[in-house]
Amino acid sequence: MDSLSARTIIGRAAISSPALLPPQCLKFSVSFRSAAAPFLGRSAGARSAGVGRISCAAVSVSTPVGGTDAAVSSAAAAVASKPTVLVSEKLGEAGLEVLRGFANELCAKISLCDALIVRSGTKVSREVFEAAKGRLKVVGRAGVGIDNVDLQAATEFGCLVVNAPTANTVAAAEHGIALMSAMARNVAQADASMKAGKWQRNKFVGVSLVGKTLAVLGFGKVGSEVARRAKLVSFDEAIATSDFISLHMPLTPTTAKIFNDETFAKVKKGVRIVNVARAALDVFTEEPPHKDSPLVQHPNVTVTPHLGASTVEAQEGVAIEIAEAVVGALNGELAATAVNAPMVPAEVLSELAPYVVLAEKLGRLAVQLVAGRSMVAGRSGIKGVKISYASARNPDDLDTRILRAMVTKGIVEPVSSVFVNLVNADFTAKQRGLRITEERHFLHGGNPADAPPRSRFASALSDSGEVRVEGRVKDGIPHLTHVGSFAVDVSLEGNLILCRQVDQPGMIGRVGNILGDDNVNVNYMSEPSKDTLSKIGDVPAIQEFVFLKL
Ligand SMILES: NC(=O)c1ccc[n+]([C@@H]2O[C@H](COP(=O)([O-])OP(=O)(O)OC[C@H]3O[C@@H](n4cnc5c(N)ncnc54)[C@H](O)[C@@H]3O)[C@@H](O)[C@H]2O)c1
Ligand SMILES: O=C(O)[C@H](O)COP(=O)(O)O
Repeated sequence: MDSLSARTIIGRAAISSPALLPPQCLKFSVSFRSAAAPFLGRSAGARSAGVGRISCAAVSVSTPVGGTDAAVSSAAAAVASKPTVLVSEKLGEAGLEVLRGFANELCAKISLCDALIVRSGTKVSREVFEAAKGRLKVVGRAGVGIDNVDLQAATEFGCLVVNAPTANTVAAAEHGIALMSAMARNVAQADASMKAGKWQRNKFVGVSLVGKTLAVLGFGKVGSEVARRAKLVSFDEAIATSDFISLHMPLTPTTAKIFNDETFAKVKKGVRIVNVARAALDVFTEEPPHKDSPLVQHPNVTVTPHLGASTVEAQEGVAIEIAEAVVGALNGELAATAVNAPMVPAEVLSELAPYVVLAEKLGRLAVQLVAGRSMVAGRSGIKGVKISYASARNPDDLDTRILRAMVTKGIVEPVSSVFVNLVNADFTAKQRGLRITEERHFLHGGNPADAPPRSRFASALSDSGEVRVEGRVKDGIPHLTHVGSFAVDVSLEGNLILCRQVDQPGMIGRVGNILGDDNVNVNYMSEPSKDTLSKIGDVPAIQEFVFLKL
């Protein structure tokens, strides 16, 4: 009679000493379009019987466990041969020093560059990413605004974008205050008039700043620095009553053209507007603006050529900040100032490290279990992935973006030539029509390794077309713990043979002998030959089996 139990027939014994890491486990089910065979080998009849035994054979530790950081792993590999960093705009000397110690000579061609550092004057468009031919790993913006970088394209090409968001804050705030004072007292106009040989004291009578109302729109780093230098009233009151308005919002679809006819109709007559964010006065929609621009030429307008960040101190600051961020990214670290990838604190990252490996391996395992012939065609046929996270952490505190990215990587890479990383994982999943849903469960009662093993088999492959795999980390090593509802326990290292068989004695020996005849040592495993695999499939009691490359 068949048995419903499951056990490991070849492989390492499960070690379940108390885990150092907080208990967590990860399981997910994969639904796929066709009723493809869940395992290679003889399968269909046995599957529909719904009974039998799943056994796992873990073979070899031939490949080292992968790195913990998906985002820039290939960049890290490139470091060995010194990456090339293109600095396309004037950057402070201290930042260049950091880069010189790290990179080869600067290169004019983007396809030869691993990283690109820009200020606001370089448009890093989709064409730039296309021309990079996959080599460009990081774009560093030596400043705050990333409206000159096509973030969508960067993400699609798996290129990390980092900025230097703090070092020029004070410079911009000071420039805002400077413009406000200059505007109130007609400094620029009076200066131009004197240089033209005139002495027009009556023409340039200004207004005092004392007692005036200032509205700060965009209360972020720069805006709040400006506010510290002024006394404020509430926003609603300010917009209607302000004598000065200081803009510090980023350029986004909602802030673009925020000062339009309608807004101007609401402001106080004679209001003075300072803009050191994005739009006009220090910064312009088109830079440089046309020399005959009515705005630039208007006698009531004080203009500066995007000087907000241009102080010696600010430029040294952003240069160092961006150089360190780019070098860090090329070294495989997750940058704290990443714009298009999750920012994960170092301590969380090290805690997640084994789960990162587990997530990718479960993804690889699942896609090979469900893919069948469609893998040959380069697509998995998978349309839905449900990932369940069980953790002793509060589910609201569980940041799953890295693990989700690694599951996607595991599912997509074996069946395509797409390189998936933390930057492009969600985009890649969406583009390939992979619907990923996530569930977070609070794990009561501590270490899941101590929980009684579940071995009842509901269905390995349900009628709705789901294969379930589940894993845990034990002593820092990712383990496969369930396939369908079969409980198994095998470390996810090297490659794996899963067999389902009629429960009868001698099966371990038979499979082991077949592998041994092919010189396949279960600990130092090379890939079994097709012949060997077909011999395993020929053992009458084996109902189905699959060889999985992890
Ligand atoms: N002129 C320069 O040389 C110079 C120098 C530094 C920064 N900047 C620009 O100044 C701007 C602000 O920089 P920061 O470092 O303070 O950025 P920040 O992200 O710290 O602040 C932006 C603030 O704007 C707010 N905001 C966004 N959309 C809004 C909306 N629709 N309504 C109201 N508030 C909104 C955000 O909540 C945030 O508080 C950016 O555009 C940056 O590029 C210019
Ligand atoms: O967003 C910024 O940081 C400022 O606009 C500064 O731009 P810059 O680096 O080109 O001076």
